[in-house]
Amino acid sequence: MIEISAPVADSLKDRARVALGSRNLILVGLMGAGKSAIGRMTASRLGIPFIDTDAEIERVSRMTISELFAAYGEEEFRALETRVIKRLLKSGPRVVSTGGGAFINERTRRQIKRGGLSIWLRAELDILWERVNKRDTRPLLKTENPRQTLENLMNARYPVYADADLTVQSRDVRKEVIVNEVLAAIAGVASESVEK
Ligand SMILES: Nc1ncnc2c1ncn2[C@@H]1O[C@H](COP(=O)(O)OP(=O)(O)O)[C@@H](O)[C@H]1O
Ligand SMILES: O=C(O)C1=C[C@@H](OP(=O)(O)O)[C@@H](O)[C@H](O)C1
Ligand SMILES: [Mg+2]
Repeated sequence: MIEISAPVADSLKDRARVALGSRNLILVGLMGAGKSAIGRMTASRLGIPFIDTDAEIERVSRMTISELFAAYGEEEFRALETRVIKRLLKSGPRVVSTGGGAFINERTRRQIKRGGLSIWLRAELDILWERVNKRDTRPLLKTENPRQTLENLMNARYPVYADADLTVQSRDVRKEVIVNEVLAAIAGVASESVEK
């Protein structure tokens, strides 16, 4: 019988899984970068649990992110976010997708740096804007000029996101391509060698 070698994509997943070990993979980056969507798909490829910190915050508070901001303000939301992330990072391996402001908060950033491998999904403004303007679930963008607000956040936050362990460029390609690049970054292989 002829033995067929494992597909390239599978071996990439295996290499990434071995490289991650028992660490958590934590996705950071601006709203619309794809942290929630790409995180979920990456976890499924790796065969490990996925948690989105915003979804977890909504579950424990029984409120939506918008309701939390409206009722208690951003400061309280950040305090809750810090607590939830601290708890989620206690054991691994998991893929943890954070909200865009989590890594900007100094305490939360320290927890993330300690709690696993951080990866910045970086994207250009036009891409982010195209994605986020379709929904009104992001309280920070309820301003007179939300595109400008997003640009301001980008300018303020990009130097901080750059402190993540790894960076992958999120762009206008199929999500599977980005997931492969995330796996390649974890495995420490050049993305050019990744099957698209
Ligand atoms: N590579 C991609 N191509 C097309 N759409 C994407 C891609 N990555 C994410 N999206 C979409 O963009 C929107 C925002 O993604 P989401 O995962 O919620 O971002 P974040 O959690 O970083 O704010 C979602 O509708 C998601 O399906
Ligand atoms: O950038 C931010 O400060 C926020 C990003 C949101 O998550 P996403 O980045 O998943 O949209 C959510 O946590 C909240 O609206 C605040
Ligand atoms: Mg999200």
